[in-house]
Formats: sequence, C-alpha cells, structure tokens
Amino acid sequence: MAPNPRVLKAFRAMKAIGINEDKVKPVLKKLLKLYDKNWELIEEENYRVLADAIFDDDDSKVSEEKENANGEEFADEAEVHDEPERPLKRLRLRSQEGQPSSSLNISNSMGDGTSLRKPKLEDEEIPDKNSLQRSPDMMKLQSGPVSTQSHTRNMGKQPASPIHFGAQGSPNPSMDRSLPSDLQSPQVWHSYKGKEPLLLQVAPTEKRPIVDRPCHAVRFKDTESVPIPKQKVHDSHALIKPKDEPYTDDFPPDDLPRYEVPIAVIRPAFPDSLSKGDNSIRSSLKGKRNDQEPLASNFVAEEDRGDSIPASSNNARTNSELAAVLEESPANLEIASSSLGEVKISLSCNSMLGRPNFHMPSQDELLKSMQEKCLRSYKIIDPNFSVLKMLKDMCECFLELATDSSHETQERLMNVTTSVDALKKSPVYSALGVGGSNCIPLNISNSSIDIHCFSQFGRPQFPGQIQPLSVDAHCLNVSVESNGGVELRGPESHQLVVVPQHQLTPEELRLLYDFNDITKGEEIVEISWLNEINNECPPHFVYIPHNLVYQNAYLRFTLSQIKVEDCCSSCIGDCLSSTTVCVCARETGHKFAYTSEGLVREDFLEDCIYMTRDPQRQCLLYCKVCPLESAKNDEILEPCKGHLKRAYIKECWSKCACHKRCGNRIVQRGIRCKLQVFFTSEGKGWGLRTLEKLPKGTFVCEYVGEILTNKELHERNIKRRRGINNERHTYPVLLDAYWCLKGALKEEEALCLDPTFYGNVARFINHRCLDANLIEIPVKVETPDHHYYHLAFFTAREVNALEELTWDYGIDFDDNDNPMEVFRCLCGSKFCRNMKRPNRSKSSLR
Ligand SMILES: C[S@@+](CC[C@H](N)C(=O)[O-])C[C@H]1O[C@@H](n2cnc3c(N)ncnc32)[C@H](O)[C@@H]1O
Repeated sequence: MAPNPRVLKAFRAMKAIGINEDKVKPVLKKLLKLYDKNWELIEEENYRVLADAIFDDDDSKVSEEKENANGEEFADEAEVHDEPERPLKRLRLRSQEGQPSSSLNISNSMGDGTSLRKPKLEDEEIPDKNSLQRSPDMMKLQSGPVSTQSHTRNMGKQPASPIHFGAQGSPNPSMDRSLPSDLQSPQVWHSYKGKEPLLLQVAPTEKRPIVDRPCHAVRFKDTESVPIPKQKVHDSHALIKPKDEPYTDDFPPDDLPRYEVPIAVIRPAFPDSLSKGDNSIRSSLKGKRNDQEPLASNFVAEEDRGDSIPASSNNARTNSELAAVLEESPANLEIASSSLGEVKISLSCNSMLGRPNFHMPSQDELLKSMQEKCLRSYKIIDPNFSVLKMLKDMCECFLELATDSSHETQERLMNVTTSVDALKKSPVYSALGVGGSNCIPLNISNSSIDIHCFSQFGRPQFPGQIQPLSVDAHCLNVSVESNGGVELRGPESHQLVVVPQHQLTPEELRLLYDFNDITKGEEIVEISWLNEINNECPPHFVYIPHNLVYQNAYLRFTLSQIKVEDCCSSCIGDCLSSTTVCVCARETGHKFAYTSEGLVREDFLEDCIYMTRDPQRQCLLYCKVCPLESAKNDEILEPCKGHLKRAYIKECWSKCACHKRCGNRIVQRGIRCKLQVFFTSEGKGWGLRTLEKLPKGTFVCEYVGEILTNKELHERNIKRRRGINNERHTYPVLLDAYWCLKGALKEEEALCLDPTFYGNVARFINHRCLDANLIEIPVKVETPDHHYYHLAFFTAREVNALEELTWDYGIDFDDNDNPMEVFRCLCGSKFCRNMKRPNRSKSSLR
C-alpha cells in the first residue's frame, strides 16, 4: 500500500528540523490516536504539535530511565510518562537547553552570608544531559517569535506592576488560533491537557536564534505545593508547574542548577482572547487556581480592571511570584520571588551566542570583573561597592515594591488618569521631557511627580511614602514629593542628590534630569553632579564643549592664515613617533610638549609651574596701552599692571598632515578623565573632582566659555555687580599671554573667556592659592594668532581619585580694583594669600 502522503509530509517536515523517521513514527501514531486522526491539528503551524510531542517523548524517556534507575519508589509515576507530557513543561526545559551557558542565574542567597532558604526542587524537572544536547536545528525550532509576541498589550497602558513587562511586540493575535477551537472551552482544555499548542512556532523559514526567547530556566519552589495560575498557559513565556507534580525536599546535586522552573509567572495581562472576549476561559482558569493565587495574577487583573475579572488581593502574597522584564534582545531580565522572601534575578544575554571562544566563567570571576567595571566605568566611587550587594538591593527593592506598596500602587494608578492631563499642561512636563513613550508620570498633584525606572541596579530610595510606580529603561529615578522635595538616584545608587524643598523651576528639573551627565552628551565622557551637603542644584548654564564668540571678539581661523611653516604638512601618522621633530614642536624648544602616554612632558610642566608660582621666575610683560585698563573706562588711564609671560603648547591641527590621533593632539580631543561636579563641604559652593587617579601632567579640561572682548566683559561685570551680589560668580579669564607683543591692542583683539552663561565643567573649578593641583597652560590649536588660544588645565602633580581639582586664579586679594569679584578664600592652603590678611575690610569680601 502506498504510504499516506500526509505521513510522508510529516516525516519530511520533521526531517527538515533534524528528527528522523524512527522517532517520528511512534509519536505520530500516538498523536493520531489521541487526536482521533485529526490531521489538521497535527499539521497546524508546521507540525508544531508533533515536534513538541517528540521532544516530550524524549524527555519522558530520559525521565523514565532516571526514575528506573532511582528504584521502585517512582514506579507508580512511571506510568504517567506514557501520556504525552505537557508542552509547557517541555518549553521550560527547552529554555534551559538553549540557554544554560548564556544565562546568569543569581538567587538571593548570593553568598553574602544572609542566604535565603534554598528553594526545593522537583527531581523530575531537573534537566538531563540529553536534553541539553539537542541538535541546533531542534533548538532553533523552539525559537519562534515567542518573545516578540507576548504580553505587550499593556504597553500602551501604564503597567500596574513596578516591573516593565515586555519591551516590545504586540498582542498575540494568534492566541485563539493557536488553540483548536474546541480547546477553548474549559472542559476540553482539561481533556487535552498536555496538548495545548505552544505559542512557539515550528517555522523553519524563521529560524531566530534561540535566545530570542526569554530564559525560563529557573525553578522556584516553595515549601508548600503551590498551584499554578492556569491562565499563564496562554502566555508563550509562561512556565507553569504541572499541578500534580509533587515537590520534594531534595536539594539538587551541586552540578545541577538549583532552580529550574518558577512556580508562578507574573504576566502583565491575559492575551486578548482571555482578557476581553472570552471570560469563560479566564474564569475557568481562575477557578483552577486555589486561594493561594500569586500576587502576579493580581497585577494582571489590576491592569485589566476595566474590562475583566477583578483581582483577588487576598492571599496575594502567599505564593511565589515572578516578574519578567523582557527587554529587547540582546538581554532579558527576569526577577522572581517567593513568599519566603526568595528573590531570583535572571539575566539572559544572547550576545555571546555564536562566539567560538565562549566559555562559562566562574561566578567569582564574573563578580570580580563586574565589580571592576562598575568602579571603573560607572563612576561608582564608594570603595565598599559590591556587585553582590547591588543585586541584593535589587532583590530587596523588588520585594518591597511587590509587597508593601502594591495597594498603594494600585490606588495611585487610579489617580493617574486625572492627573496626567494636568501634568501635560504643565511646563514641568516638557521640562522633564517625560512626554515620550518611555517615561510614564504616574502621580501628579500638588507638584508631585513620580518618575521611575529600573534601568539601574541600585535600590532606589524614595522619600516619604513615595514609591516608584512605573518603569522606564532610559529615565532617571526622579521622585518629587508633594512638598517639592526630591530625591534622585541614578545608576550609582549611593549617589544621593538632595534637591530643594520648594517648587522646582523648569531649570532645576532640567538639571535633575541631567544629574548623570551635566554635559548633556556634549563631551565624550559623562560628567555627573552630586550634592551630598544640601539642597542646592548646580547653577543654570548652557554646557558648551568649545569656546563660542559672544559678539565682537575677532578670531581669525582662516586656512590661508596658517602658513606652511606653522603646520606640519609633510608629517605622516603620529608626529611623536617620527624620528624628526615636526614644525609644531618648534615653539616648545623643538621638543613635543606631550609624551607618548599623552601627558605633558615633565620638564615642560615644571617650567610652566614655576613660571606661574615662583615670583622669582615670573616674567611680567607690560603693555603700552593695556586693554585691561582701557576697559575700565576710568577718567585716568592707569598703566599696565603686567601680564604673565607663559610657555605654551602648539598642537598639530587640521592643516597638518598627521593623523587625527597624533600624539601632539591632546586638548583638541576633549575631556577624557572621569570627573564629577560636586558640592564642596568647605563653603566654596560647587567644585570639580576627579573620580580616578590622575598622573602628573594629565590633561583634565579646557577653560571653555564665551569669547568676549575685554570691553564686553567689563560691561558684564558692571551689570553683575548691580545684580544680586551674594551669588557665586564664575571667574572670567583674560587671554592675555601675548598682549605685550604688539603694543597697543585693538579692542576686539583683547579677548577673555566668560563661562558664566555658556561654559564647560571648568566653570566649577575652585581657586586654591599657590599649591593648586591644576596648572593652566595656553595651547594653540587652530591659529598661530597670539590673541586667541585655549586655556587648558593639566595636573601639576599626581591627583588621587575623589580629590578636588583646583587652580590658582592668580587673585590679588588686596586689589580692591580687581575687575573680578573677590571672595573670602577658603582654599585651605597653607600658602593662602587671603588667610594672611585677617584684617582685610569685610566689605570688600563676600
Ligand atoms: C569659577 S567659580 C567656581 C565654582 C563655584 N564654586 C560655584 O559654586 O559655581 C568661582 C567662585 O567659586 C567660589 N570660590 C572659588 N574658590 C574659592 C575659594 N578658594 N574660597 C571660597 N570661594 C571660592 C567663589 O564664589 C568664586 O567666585
């Protein structure tokens, strides 16, 4: 008899995914019997049911073997394996197969001595070696569009849970389709238990990498047997513990994962079919849950409050919960907890897939490396920082959110509808930039705004009763109390920023938003700000990474002006490694000012330091008509008081033929060190510090501001004096290194820099008399013109991490005619020029 073409087709389909006929045959037979020869069910979605059943068969055999090996005590259960197993159990196991090497599973018992009780395991769910060795094709088979389909219906709504469920995808419209129509009644559901078609699709044409799926290779087990909310069956990510599988108290052998499958899964919503249309299924499923329904379900129900079954909040926290933050590839984050306080964080990262050199690092290795990374890259400055603690904090935070605040959360949620509109009308809304889809303001009344995200692993600390409510992967944690007080935490969770207890202005809010990077992305590095002293925010200014002309200043940057002898037009690559010294080093004694490590050469640096600090070696040059004096507009023109002659650096630039990364281009490449703007404790206001150790001669930053003529600055200063006098001023600098050379300067050629309104981080560098750790060196980049140059700060000595960076403003504290505001110096230096004159008139000091 000719073979049934449907059978042949089934064989072919299975062969295409690496399953041979021998395996297919018996399973197909069973299925045909079970489905009463309803081929359509078997053929649906490219024989997915068949493929699943084959996997099940494999699993059962392995379990059977194991059980047989375990002796007779499991004999009764062995019969169970004759039945095709529940697809969901398979799914769970497969998730493990695909991901063991690429997922980090960390329980709350993270070796910190305060370990939580170990969850117990189901022996029969421990993944076996065979199941971990499926063919790549089989693994791909499991990688249908599951992760992109699930549970994201609520994206348009605010999630009720503090965890962001699902970062992408759409509602699963195939949900109904994925169930045979007769399976959609609760009764039939049970008769078909184990046959619920998975949402995974056997689609050889769409072989997404297996890690597209979130990892569920986690098992939580409570001491009690906890039934699983059946509605989760419909979620492609759902991992459901079969209700009749008993727990044991056995711990897994050391070489096996401690957790295998969560006993419950929180999902943000039912699929459409369940949440809206088909309440019968939902009700019946709900009915299958016992009173110990996990809180997870409550979240679900709360979100769908309007149109579906109300949640039962009783007993809400008696069971385990799993919240999954299923982010876009490449990483999926899952967080689970049990009523016993066990919390599990699981991060699946697919970026290592396909790397031939992949190996499993040890946990110690991983934590150490991560710790170093945090300290180095994330500017975490707490020496006691530990990754374990960070993760533990995250677990605690999760528990807190999921327990204490849940009711409050729901209540707040109810207020959102009315208050969001109010917020949208407020300038604060736009100032915060929360209008985008990422940030969800959740409670706005009496100037109270909660914005929260879980992008950081720190434990957010919120003042008063404020609890974080919504999730956004990109926003900062900003929590504004109804009294206007704000606490704000970023990725460095220990970095508490205390902000004013008054109604925040849009500027302040904007600053809060930028606390992680005061440069707003203008620099290559991020520069955070931190106030651990009081409620003050940094002053408002516009961050600019390069000087900008205000109005009348005259800068000549023409290419024709740069003569051949002023640039190295015949150099190649890195001038520093060339055997001949190029013309750009001419002005520094035919030696480059920089070393190959990018530091200022020691002898050159020393010269600069001495020229600035040592009065004996200082060389003052005097103008015939001093622009500084002229700008004073006094009746009688005072003679020039002298300008310091300084050494300067000439960097290679665009007209040079060398490489952009030539070692003689340091300042023009911008800030590279890890800096932080912080509020000083000595009363100097804001200051700048380094977060890392800086060797002597390191370029820190340039003094950037508006380029003004001297006259313009003078006019500004007059206005400033008329204004509020008790505010801290920035300290404009004169670009006067070469004034002497040409005698009288034209007004537009005498330049200075004012960083008050437009500037960079250098505007926060405080003054220190004489022994400051920074030295300013004029650096010529674009122009050989002597009137304009960059004022660059280099370390005058090795500077330790967290040390404040200071420079000597060169203030003469006795000069009452000083065009700049004089302040009472609090530099603390033993050489303080202000300290030596305690009798100085108070009126001249601020
Ligand atoms: C360039 S700004 C530095 C940043 C400033 N601390 C702030 O909070 O914005 C200069 C101002 O800082 C303050 N300042 C700088 N160095 C100081 C010192 N050694 N003692 C006291 N105040 C100082 C003075 O108010 C000065 O006008």
